[in-house]
Amino acid sequence: MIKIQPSTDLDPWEIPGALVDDLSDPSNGNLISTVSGAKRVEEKHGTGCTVSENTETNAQKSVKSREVASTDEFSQLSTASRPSESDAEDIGEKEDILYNVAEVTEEGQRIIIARGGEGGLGNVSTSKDSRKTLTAKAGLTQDISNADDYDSDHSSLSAAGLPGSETVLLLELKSIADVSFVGMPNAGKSTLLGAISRAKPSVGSYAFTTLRPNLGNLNFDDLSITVADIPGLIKGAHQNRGLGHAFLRHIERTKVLAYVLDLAAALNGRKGIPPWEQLRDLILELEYHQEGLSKRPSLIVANKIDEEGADKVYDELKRRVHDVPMFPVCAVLEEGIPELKAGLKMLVNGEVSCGLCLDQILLA
Ligand SMILES: Nc1nc2c(ncn2[C@@H]2O[C@H](COP(=O)(O)OP(=O)(O)OP(=O)(O)O)[C@@H](O)[C@H]2O)c(=O)[nH]1
Ligand SMILES: [Mg+2]
Repeated sequence: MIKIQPSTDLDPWEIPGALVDDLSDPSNGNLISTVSGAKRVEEKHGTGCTVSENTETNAQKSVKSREVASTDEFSQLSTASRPSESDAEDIGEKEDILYNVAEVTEEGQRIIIARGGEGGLGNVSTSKDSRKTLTAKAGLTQDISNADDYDSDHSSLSAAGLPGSETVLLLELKSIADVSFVGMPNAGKSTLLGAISRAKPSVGSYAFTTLRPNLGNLNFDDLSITVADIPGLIKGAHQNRGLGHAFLRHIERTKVLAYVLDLAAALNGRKGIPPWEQLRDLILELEYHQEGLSKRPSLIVANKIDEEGADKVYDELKRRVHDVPMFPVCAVLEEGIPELKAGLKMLVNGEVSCGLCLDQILLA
């Protein structure tokens, strides 16, 4: 059974490509142990690339972890991915280990994840003459009539070479953007992306219109910002409800979070949830997925301000949520967009920095 856990210790803004520094701490999110009898080597390779490793004892795990974290990627990885037969036999209870190998984020970036085998010399290297010479050098007094038996043994040693290491990689694609629109389904994220950029994402009056992130560019005279419209998140997304894992991982690489809240979700008899509760649920999902994720510079987009009664909801939202920039917009009519763009630019530039936490929300 392969368990996939997103990387928690790789800072998405650090230069990628290096191996995870310390995998030996069992509390590290990159090491997951699951009981399994099967002997296998598996790798999960995201842009955080995770290797889910072979079956081992805890002691072996820590040894291997140190090995993988060492500077010799090439040899250590292949060592790690091919434990000896005797080791494997010694193991009573076997465990799978999963960890990230590397992040691949630059064009042309190369990493070695499995070593090729030692090339064999081939049959040519074991011609009869050379075999006789070798036999003589070895001081063997073997009768020439028995030479063929010896030859076959000898050639199998020198001609076959050694097998390479084997790995199974799981590749995980994570979008890279300066800003992510995070919101419940139907909040208007795609509409908003279309309003602030030239992107033309699909919009629909039903949940999960967007299933893959849409990217758009926000161009200023001196700056270009990439914005990702992330598919809608629902409560329980961190447990993969509504394909939550696939969507949440795209947020890991984002510098700035823009929470898109639907002011009209619970208006006029609709059964949606009020925007402050949407915000709480979104923050919780991000934190469950990866601790600290919601601490990134954030702002709130209060969308659908055009709807009847939405202005009152907006006032209530301002009363309940503190110390974070808030922008009332109507994405369909492109109202409030210039102010929002300026706010995003300030956050991306680092001119202001305000993360969000549950303490800033008054829920009662
Ligand atoms: N009244 C009003 N409706 C809006 C506004 N923005 C978006 N909508 C409508 O809300 C619905 C959902 O819009 P989308 O942009 O597809 O929402 P989404 O957040 O991308 O939804 P998912 O892709 O399912 O996550 C559509 O019917 C939009 O026309 C707005 O500012 N005002
Ligand atoms: Mg959408």
